[in-house]
Amino acid sequence: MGSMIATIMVIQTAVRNFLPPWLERLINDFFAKFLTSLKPQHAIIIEEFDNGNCNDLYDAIHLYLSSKCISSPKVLKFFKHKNAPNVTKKMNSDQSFEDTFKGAKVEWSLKQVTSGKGSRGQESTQHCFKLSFHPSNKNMIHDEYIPHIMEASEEILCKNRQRKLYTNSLSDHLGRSWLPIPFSHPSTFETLAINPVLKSEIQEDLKRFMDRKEFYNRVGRSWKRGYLLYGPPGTGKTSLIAAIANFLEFDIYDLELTAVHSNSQLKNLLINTSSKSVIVVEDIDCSLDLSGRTKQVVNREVRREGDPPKKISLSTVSLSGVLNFVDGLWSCCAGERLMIFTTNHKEKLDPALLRAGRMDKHINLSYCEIGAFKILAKNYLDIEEHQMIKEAEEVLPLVKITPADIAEIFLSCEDNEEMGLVNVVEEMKSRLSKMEEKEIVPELGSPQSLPVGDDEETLDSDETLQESSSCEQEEWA
Ligand SMILES: Nc1ncnc2c1ncn2[C@@H]1O[C@H](COP(=O)(O)OP(=O)(O)OP(=O)(O)O)[C@@H](O)[C@H]1O
Repeated sequence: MGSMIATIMVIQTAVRNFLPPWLERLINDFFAKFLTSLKPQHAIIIEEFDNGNCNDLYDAIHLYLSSKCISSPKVLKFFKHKNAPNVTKKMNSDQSFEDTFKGAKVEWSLKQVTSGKGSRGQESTQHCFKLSFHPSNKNMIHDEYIPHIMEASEEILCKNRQRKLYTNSLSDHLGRSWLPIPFSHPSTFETLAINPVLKSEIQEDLKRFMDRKEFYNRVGRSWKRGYLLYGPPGTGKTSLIAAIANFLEFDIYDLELTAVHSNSQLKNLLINTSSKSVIVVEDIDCSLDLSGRTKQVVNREVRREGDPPKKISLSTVSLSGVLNFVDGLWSCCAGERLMIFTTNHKEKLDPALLRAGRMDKHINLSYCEIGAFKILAKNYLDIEEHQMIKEAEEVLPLVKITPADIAEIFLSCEDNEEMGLVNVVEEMKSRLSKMEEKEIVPELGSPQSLPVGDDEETLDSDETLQESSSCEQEEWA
C-alpha cells in the first residue's frame, strides 16, 4: 500500500513538472468524462439559435448562470453594452459549473458546436448549454428548475434594466417605428411641487393600478389606465409624467402625433410598444384637429402658446384613429400600460376622448398654491420656515404664477437663499398691482381661484379631487 501511494505521488509530481498544461488538462478531462460515464446521467441541450431564431431560454440561462457562476469557472468573459449600467459576466465555452436546486445537484456546461454550412458555404458555429442531472430528478428539473431559471432571469433583467425613452419623431429615417434613447429624468414625486393631497392621491391611484392585475382580468378590462393632465404651461405636466415613469419604473413612449401619417401607422406604433410603459401624447390639442371622428387633417398650421406657428405634415390620422389607439381592440396587446395625454386647453378636446375608460383620471395642474410653493422653497432653497413664506401665503391666492416661474427666480438666486424668497414675493406683488390696475381682482380666500377673464380652467384643488373621484365612480360603475 505504502509503495503504491509513493508511486502515485511520484507519477503525479512527474506529470505536474514535465507535462505541458494542455496535456494535463486533456488527461484530467479524460478521467472526468470516464468517471461521469460511470454515473447514470440525463441531459438537456439548449441551443443558442433554432432555425436562425434566437432562443429565449438560452439567453435566460446565460443571465442566470452569469449571476451564479462568478466564483466557479476559471475563465470568465466580461463585457459592457453601450449605455448599460453594469458589466456583464459570462461563462467561457468548454467549462462547466455545478448548481444545486432543492437538494439536487445539476451540472451546466457551455460548448461551441458547428451547426452546418451557412448560405455562403462557410461553417456556422453556435453555442449550446448542456444540463446534466440524475434521472430521478428529471420531473423536478423539467417542471420546476427550468421555470425557476426563467423567473430568476426576468428578475435580474428588471434589476439591470436601463429604462428607455422611445420617440417616433426621429425614427422614420431609420426605418424603425420607435427610436429608443436611455431615459434618466431626475423628476420624482419628492421634487414635484404640486398640491400634496393631489400628489398622494396620484401615488395611491398608481399603486392600486399596479396591484390590480387580477381585478382587471376578473371584470374583463384590459390592464391600462388613462390620465389627462391639463393646465397652463409651466405647471409641471411634463415633470409629473417623468415622476410617474420613475415611480413605476416604466419606459416612456413619447408619441408625436404630427409625425404619424395614418391611422394604420398609429396602430403599428401601438403594437410595437411593450408592457410596463407610459405612452405620452403631449399637447394633444396642438397636435391634430380632433373635433370630428373621421375628419382627416392635411397640412394644418398649429400654434402652441409661446411657440412660433408650425406647419404639420400631411396626415390622415383622425379622432376615431386616436380613440381606437386609446381603447380599441389593439390597445390591449401588451401588459400594464398607462396612457397620458396633456393639454393646455381641456375644453378644446372632444368629449369622446375624455370619457372614463379612455381618460380615467383628469388631473388639473394649475398655478402655484402654498403647498407647492413650500415644496419649491424646500427643494431649491432648503428653507422650510421663513417670514417671507408667510407673506407669500397671503399673496399667492391673488396672483397667477406658475411653479416654473417661481423655480426660475429661485434658480437665479442659488447663492443667496433669502434673496430668492424676497424676489419671488416681490414678483408676485408686482403682478398683483398690475392686476389691480386692470381692476381684475379675484375673490379672497380660495387658494387656487383665478382671475376671471382668461379662458384657463378655474378649478381649485378640491374640485380637482372631486372631479377625479367622480371619474372613478363612473369608471367602476
Ligand atoms: N409642479 C412643478 N414642480 C416642480 N418643478 C416644476 C413644476 N412645474 C414646473 N416646474 C419646473 O418648470 C419647468 C417646466 O415645467 P414642465 O415642462 O413640467 O411644465 P409643463 O406644464 O409641462 O409645461 P408645458 O405645458 O409648456 O409643456 C420644469 O423643468 C421644472 O423644473
